[in-house]
Amino acid sequence: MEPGGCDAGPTVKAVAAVLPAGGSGERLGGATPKQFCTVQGRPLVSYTVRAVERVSWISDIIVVVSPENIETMKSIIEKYGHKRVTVTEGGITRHRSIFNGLKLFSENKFSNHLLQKPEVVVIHDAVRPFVEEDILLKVVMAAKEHGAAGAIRPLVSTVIASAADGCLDHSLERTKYRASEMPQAFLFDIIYQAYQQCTDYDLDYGTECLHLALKYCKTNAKLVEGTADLWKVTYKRDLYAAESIIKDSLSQQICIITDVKEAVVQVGFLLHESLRSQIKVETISISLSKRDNHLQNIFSGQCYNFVCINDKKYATEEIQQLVDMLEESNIPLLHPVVLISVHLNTSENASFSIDLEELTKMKKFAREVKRKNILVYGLLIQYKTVFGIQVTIRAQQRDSETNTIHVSNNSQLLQLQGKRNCTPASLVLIGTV
Ligand SMILES: Nc1ccn([C@@H]2O[C@H](COP(=O)(O)OP(=O)(O)OP(=O)(O)O)[C@@H](O)[C@H]2O)c(=O)n1
Ligand SMILES: O=P(O)(O)OC[C@@H](O)[C@@H](O)[C@@H](O)CO
Repeated sequence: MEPGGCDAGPTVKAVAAVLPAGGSGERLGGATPKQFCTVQGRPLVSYTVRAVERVSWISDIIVVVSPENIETMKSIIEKYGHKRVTVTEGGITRHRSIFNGLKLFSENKFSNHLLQKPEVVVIHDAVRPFVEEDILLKVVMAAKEHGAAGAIRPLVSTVIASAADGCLDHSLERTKYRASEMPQAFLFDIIYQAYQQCTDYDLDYGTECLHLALKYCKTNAKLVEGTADLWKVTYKRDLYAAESIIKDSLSQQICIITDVKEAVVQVGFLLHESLRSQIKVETISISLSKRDNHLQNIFSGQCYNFVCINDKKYATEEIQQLVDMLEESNIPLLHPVVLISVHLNTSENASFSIDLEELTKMKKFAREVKRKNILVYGLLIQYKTVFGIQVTIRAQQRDSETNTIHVSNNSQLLQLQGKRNCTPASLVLIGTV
């Protein structure tokens, strides 16, 4: 579908992205290039690829890596289920790597990787993992209008020039200057023609794609204010900062799994509403099937909190299936995974008819999986279809041994202790039924 139809995509024929990932990361130090350093068990480049592939209107993603890392990159794509990604060989400098990435789209009769030439191409460093759709859309729309566009940020330090003797020659008025960040976007023909005209000096010493568009295509890029999290991982401290940001985000998402359609609409909406300022809720209505790519992608996205909603009593089998799928997806379980099995009981009789045998089975199962760093909680929710009444659910007691929770309809926040070292995944089940 041409982007810009019903979704919020740009009114652009086709958009592609080139992610330069061919550097050696000298300033970070260490044997592993920084883009392949793992953060929470996952290579940094995979976070950037996932951020870009989440943008549905970006049709192709080219990751440019050094020759010796081609196979490593391909295995990362395979392991984390990345889609629409093509790997190509980088060059000895960043500009040469970017140029190689662009060549895959050119009408080059020798290239056997011809992909649809995009109208607009995004260029984004693979070591800038915190890129969001919003800024990508802004630079693409600006590039469509101006020919080129790039994200900028206020300078943190003042820029100075030193004289030959190593002393201060002059300083620049900081308010008049900005730091050039990524993503950047270009009409493909403009940036490709600019690269084709580059001198070796440009390719070997240049650091600014916007400059090439100006120098060779007389195109003044539109500058787009970016957010603070567009920074580039350059030094070791940047990797530590990226780790803490990623760690925090991992504890801030919940995946809701159910095949009870109306339930997911109700609970999914209500969870979004009640939690949206605190936690990212990914709601899917799904029957647990091993072949489901969506669920596999959520696993590989390292989601650690799952709410399984069913109207069957004690869906231990479903939870067992989810545990099996989690284990088979071999995502690094760096933190306890929280599985909450929610049983919606709409039977008329108000009392909880708890089947002790089933409950014992659930407790035994919870004890077993706890050894695998998976915490299973059970929620029994009795609700009547009374419209317009805000029904809030309360944790009445929690069996600390197996985290089984019985609830009744009073109001209290269900504070479920999530993963150690992370913000507790708090869960509020509020039902307007
Ligand atoms: N020959 C190169 C050099 C850099 N890059 C990529 O360009 C981005 C930004 O470059 P930079 O931060 O300078 O990365 P490195 O060159 O790896 O870092 P250093 O200068 O510290 O070695 C990174 O994603 C890097 O992998 C590239 O694709 N090809
Ligand atoms: O200069 P480095 O190779 O560290 O990184 C490239 C950066 O210069 C570049 O990403 C932005 O400044 C925008 O062009």
